[in-house]
Parts: sequence; structure tokens; C-alpha cells
Amino acid sequence: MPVSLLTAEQVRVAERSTGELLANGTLMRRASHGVAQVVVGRLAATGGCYGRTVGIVVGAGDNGGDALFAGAELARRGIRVTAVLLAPDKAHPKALLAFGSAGGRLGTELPRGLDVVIDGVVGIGGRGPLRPTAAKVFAGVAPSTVVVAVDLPSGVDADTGVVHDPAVRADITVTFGVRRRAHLLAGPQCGRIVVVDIGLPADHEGDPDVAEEYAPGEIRLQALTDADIAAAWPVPGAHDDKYTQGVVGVIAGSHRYPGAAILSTGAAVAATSGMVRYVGSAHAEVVAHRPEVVVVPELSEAGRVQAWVIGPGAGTDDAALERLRTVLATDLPVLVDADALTVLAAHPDLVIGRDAPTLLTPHAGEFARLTGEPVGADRLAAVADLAKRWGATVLLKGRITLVAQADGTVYGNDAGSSWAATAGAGDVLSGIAGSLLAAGLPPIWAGAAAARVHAHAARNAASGAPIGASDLLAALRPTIRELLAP
Ligand SMILES: NC(=O)C1=CN([C@@H]2O[C@H](COP(=O)(O)OP(=O)(O)OC[C@H]3O[C@@H](n4cnc5c(N)ncnc54)[C@H](O)[C@@H]3O)[C@@H](O)[C@H]2O)[C@@H](O)CC1
Ligand SMILES: [K+]
Repeated sequence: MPVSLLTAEQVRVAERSTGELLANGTLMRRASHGVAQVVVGRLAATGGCYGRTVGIVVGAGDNGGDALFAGAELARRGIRVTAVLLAPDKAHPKALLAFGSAGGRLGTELPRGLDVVIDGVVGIGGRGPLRPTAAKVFAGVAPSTVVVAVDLPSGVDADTGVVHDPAVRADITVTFGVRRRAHLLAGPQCGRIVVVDIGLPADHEGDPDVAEEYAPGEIRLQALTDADIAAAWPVPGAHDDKYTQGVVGVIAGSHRYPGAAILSTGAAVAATSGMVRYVGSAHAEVVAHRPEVVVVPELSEAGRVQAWVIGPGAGTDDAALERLRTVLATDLPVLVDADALTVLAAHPDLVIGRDAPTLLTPHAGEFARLTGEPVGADRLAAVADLAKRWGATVLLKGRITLVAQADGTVYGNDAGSSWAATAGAGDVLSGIAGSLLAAGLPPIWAGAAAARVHAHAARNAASGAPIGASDLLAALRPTIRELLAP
């Protein structure tokens, strides 16, 4: 089931729905217990709890309350806990009392050489960057100290994932009941994310009913899991043949620059058992690498396909515009990438109002060409807006890939590493997504599944060392095998 990522307001609605549990502080006690358990687990794994040192940075709201209650629990376990109150007169009164009674100490700065520091400055109520006093406290934290953020790393916007400067960079983020948007959008800033069960209604985690709570066009951010993708991945059945599994046509590369054609068709061949056609002047080079690809030099000679991929290394001249016009005039799903996006930027009318599914796959630079302005810090809003305005599905590439559908649904994927940031990796992505489109997956699924498998393949290929796109392509088949393995 896809995992939902909620706004701060949606989290508050879910919390309020628990009624008494919120009012009598039960939710906060459960949340802080979860934080304490994570810290204890970390210390226990590295030599035990007694005599270890933990610092807490406490803000003015309930996030600071969580941290102080957690600190009280840690102090009772024989850990030396010191809290710095950023706004002493506003610190959560009950939590402060509990912290003092448990033997926690207060200080104006954190002791040196702490094992763990807990960031309880702000959570979903935070606005803007870390304020100077808090920034100064964190600046003194040694690199060897493990930073555990309560709910969110402070200075990271809960809804947009914008990482303000300065902001806390966490090794572990402990959150409560449901994931916040920032946990995906600012994944690298959050570190490992632990979701603690605090008894929120379960229907906020991936339940289809949640859709009814969204106004039309409102952004709904979700992440596909490996299990979701495995279940949707096209696997040939008893009655399938080469045509029934979807034929993808790839228009990419050139005789002079055949690389994009080889990578895109190679990825399409590896991703599904459907057939791959190639159109373009790199036909001889493509066949030399992949004899199973059916190649022709001209679009007019191409046989039937169920989806088109157009653009990687395909040029931006008048002939390229004509080919783009021709494929977009069909009633087939079309993936538009790279050079074809540059061409499209000058002719958006080719896509706007198109009835058949269209998947645009820009990186940040191509996205700016399409919209006429930089993506900006709020990538989620930017990609959702373009999808809505053009009536297309838009996949914005990056460490966090976002795939937005015109109705406001957005699937996000954190690649987990940046090894795929290498020349030609986008060509591989286009081939994977194109073959999934041809197999009949909706564009948002084709894009999101391709992005996730691509990221896994990059990680598998790299295993700690830089890679080229050919390495990523070679890792595709074992990666899909791993995904589909029961
Ligand atoms: N409501 C609930 O039932 C629960 C809330 N929980 C915790 O409560 C948090 C939300 O608490 P609050 O609504 O009190 O909000 P926060 O504690 O996140 O922050 C609000 C306070 O921080 C100040 N502030 C905002 N931006 C700041 C900045 N950049 N620097 C310094 N101060 C800033 C505000 O003026 C306000 O006083 C959650 O993130 C979570 O940690 C948990 O205990 C779970 C249960
Ligand atoms: K925090």
C-alpha cells in the first residue's frame, strides 16, 4: 500500500480526532516514550546506557515537551541528561517538572562530547530557519554525537521540506503515527526515520478513504513501496506473447551520438518482456548492442507500438519537432524526455489538451525551460502546478524524484543515494518508464516505479563506488529479479 505523507494540518486533524488522548497528554507521553526508546536502543547498541551523556535542546512548544519527557525517562535509566531551554519561561511546564524530578539538569550550553543530542526545538509548529541561539547550541555539537530529531529536524519546513539555513541535520528522526511530507521531501536531512505508534487512527496511513478528504486538485503526496511496485510490475502470463506485453517505440540518439539510443533501448529491453522498436539514425549501433530491438531509420516506417519514448539525444531541429508533433498526435501514451522537452518548451500546445496519457520527465534545468522559471525551493508545489496546468504527468528528477498527476496526486521517491547523478542515467530511466507505459501502467505508476527501480539499480551497481550509466543498465535485471523475488 502506498505510504501517505501528510501536511502539518492533516497531522493535527488526526491528533485531534483522538479527543481525550490528546487533551490529557497521553499522545505526548507515548511520543516521548518512543523518542526515549530510540535513544536507549542506540546507546545499548554502543556500550550501554549507564553513565552515558545526552543533551536536549528545548523549544517553546510541544516538541520541546516531547524532548523533556523523553529526557526524564532517560535520566531515570541512569543516563546523564542536560537540557538547554531556549525559551525558559515557555518550556512545557509538566514536562519540565518531570525532567527535574527524574534528575535531569539544566544548563545554558550543552556539555562537550555528548553521546546523543535530542533536537526538541520545533516540530510541525516550526517556521523558518533555526534561530541564532539554537544555531549556536548546535554549532558546538561534535560530529561524533548522534543527533536525534523529535518529529522533524528543526529548520526544515514540515509541508514543503524546504531546508532553511541554518537547520538541524539529523541522524535519526523519530516521528509519531504518520509521516510528514518533509520526511520524504527532505529525506537526506532527516536521516533514518522511525515512526512510533501513538494510537492515531490507522486510516491515515495509505487508506483509500483518505482520498475523500482531499479537495479536487489538492496535493496528495504518497510514496510507493517495493511491494507496491513488485505487485504492479508486468510479468508475462500463460497466454502472453511478445505483442500482448506491450511494444514500446524509442526515438532517441543519432548515428553521431548513439549512446542515448543504446541506453534507452537497452533499459526498455531489460525492464519488461515486451517488444522494443527503435526509430532513428543510430539503428545500426542499437542492433549491434541489442539484436532483439526492431529498428528502422524513419518514423513513417515504424510498426505498431503501445507507447512512445521520445527525446534522449534526439536533437532539437525542425525534423525533431515534426517527429514530436507526429507522436503526440497519436492516441498512445508518450514519454517526452531530454531534447524533446526543449522542443516542447517552445510548443506546449502539443501537450496541453492532449487526451492520451503524456509523461514528461524533466530534470531541474529542463523543468525551468518548460515553465520559464527555476523550480524553486518548493519542488512539490512546482511539479504539481505544471502537471495541473498542462494536464500531463510530470516526473521531476533529482535525489527526491516527484511524479505528479494532473489531479494533484504526487508519488515521491528518495533514491537513498546520489550515485545515479551521472551522464546517461536519464536515458536509462526513459527506457524503463517507457516499457512500463507500453505494458499499460498509468504514467504516474510507470514514472514512480521506474524511478525506484532505477535508484535501486544505481545503489546496487555502485555499492560504494562511482558508476556510469552502463553499469546502472547492467544492474537493472538483477535489481528487478531482487524486487520480484517472493
Ligand atoms: N499535538 C499532539 O497531540 C502531539 C504533538 N506532539 C509534538 O508537538 C509538536 C507540535 O507542537 P507545537 O504545536 O507546540 O509546535 P512546535 O513545538 O513544533 O513549535 C511551536 C513553537 O515554536 C515557536 N517557533 C516557531 N518557529 C520557530 C523557530 N524557527 N525557532 C524557534 N521557535 C520557533 C513558536 O512560536 C511556538 O512557540 C509536534 O511536532 C510533536 O513533536 C507529540 O507530542 C505528539 C502529540
Ligand atoms: K525537532
